[in-house]
Amino acid sequence: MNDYAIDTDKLCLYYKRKLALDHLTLKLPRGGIHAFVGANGAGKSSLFRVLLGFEAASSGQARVLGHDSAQLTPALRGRIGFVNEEHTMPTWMRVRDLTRMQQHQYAAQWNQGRYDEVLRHFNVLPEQQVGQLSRGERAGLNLALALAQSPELLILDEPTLGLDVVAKRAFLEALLLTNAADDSTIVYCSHQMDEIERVADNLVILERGALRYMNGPADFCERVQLWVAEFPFKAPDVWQLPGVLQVQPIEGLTHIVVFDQDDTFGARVKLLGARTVHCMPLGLDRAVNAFLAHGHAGARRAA
Ligand SMILES: Nc1ncnc2c1ncn2[C@@H]1O[C@H](COP(=O)(O)OP(=O)(O)OP(=O)(O)O)[C@@H](O)[C@H]1O
Repeated sequence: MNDYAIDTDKLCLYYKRKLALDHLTLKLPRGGIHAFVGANGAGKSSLFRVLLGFEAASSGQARVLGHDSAQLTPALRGRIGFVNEEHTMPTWMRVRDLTRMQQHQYAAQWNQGRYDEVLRHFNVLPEQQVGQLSRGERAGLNLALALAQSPELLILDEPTLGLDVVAKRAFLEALLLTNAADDSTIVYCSHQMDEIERVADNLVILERGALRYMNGPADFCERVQLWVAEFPFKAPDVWQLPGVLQVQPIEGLTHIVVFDQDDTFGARVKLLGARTVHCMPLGLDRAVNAFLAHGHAGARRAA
C-alpha cells in the first residue's frame, strides 16, 4: 500500500491555454488535517477535480489512496468524501429520507454514532426538508453525511464559505469533536487563517499551480518574521535585502516581513541606516498573506 493519501508527480492541467496545475509534485501523508492555502486561482479546486477524476490531467501523475485518479472505480470513490461550499443536496428530500438513502449506499462503512453526534451539533431535525435548512445547517448536514461514510480521504473545499461566525465555529467544532482525523486524511481548503490555525496539522501552500510550502503551521510562522525599523530620514530601498516579502510604512516606522532570515538580518537593516530595529513574531494570517502577496507581485513583475 502506498503511504500517501495524495501523491502527484509533475502534474499539469491546462484548460485550453490556461495552465492551472504546473508540474505539481505533492506527497501528502495519510492521517491528520492538511490545510490547503493559496491565492484565488492557485489551482486548489483544479487539483481536487483531477484527484476526484472529474478532470483528466494534461500530463504527469495523480494518485489518490494509492490509485491512479483517472481510473477510480465506484468502490474507490466511496472511500473518498467531498464537501464544497455549495453543499449541494436534493432540496426536496426530508433529512430522514436522505439519511436512509446514504445509510443504504454506504451500508458497509456507515458510522451512525458519528452521524448523530455531528447532526446534534446543528439542531437539524429528521422531519425537516433539506431546502428549508439554513446555510449553516445544510453545511452541518453535509459534513455529517460525509463523516458518516467513514471516508479514508475527506476533501473539504472551502466548506464554510458564506457561513456566519456562529455557523463557522459550529462546523469546525463538529469536525474536531469527531476525531475523524485519527483514522481519515482530511484536506481542508480555506482562505480563513483563523480556521486553519485551529484545525491544521499540516500547511500546504500552492501558488500558480505549484507547491510552495508544506510543513506545520507553527514551523511556517517561525520562518516568517516581522522586522520593525526606524529610519531617521527617508527609508532606503529595503527590497535589496534577502528574503523580503513585504514592506509597509506604518506610523513613521518601516515594517519589513521576511522569509527564512536569521538575526543577521537586523544588522543588515542597521547598515542601511536604521536608528533602531526590532524583530517580532507574526501570526499565521499575516505570515501567509505576506507570502502570498509576494508571490502575486512576483507573478505580475514576471508578466
Ligand atoms: N473551467 C475552467 N476553464 C478555464 N480556466 C479555468 C477553469 N477552471 C479554473 N480555471 C483557471 O484555472 C486556474 C486555477 O483555478 P482554480 O479554481 O483551481 O483555483 P483555486 O485555487 O481553487 O481558486 P479559488 O481560491 O478562487 O477557488 C485559474 O487561473 C482559473 O482561471
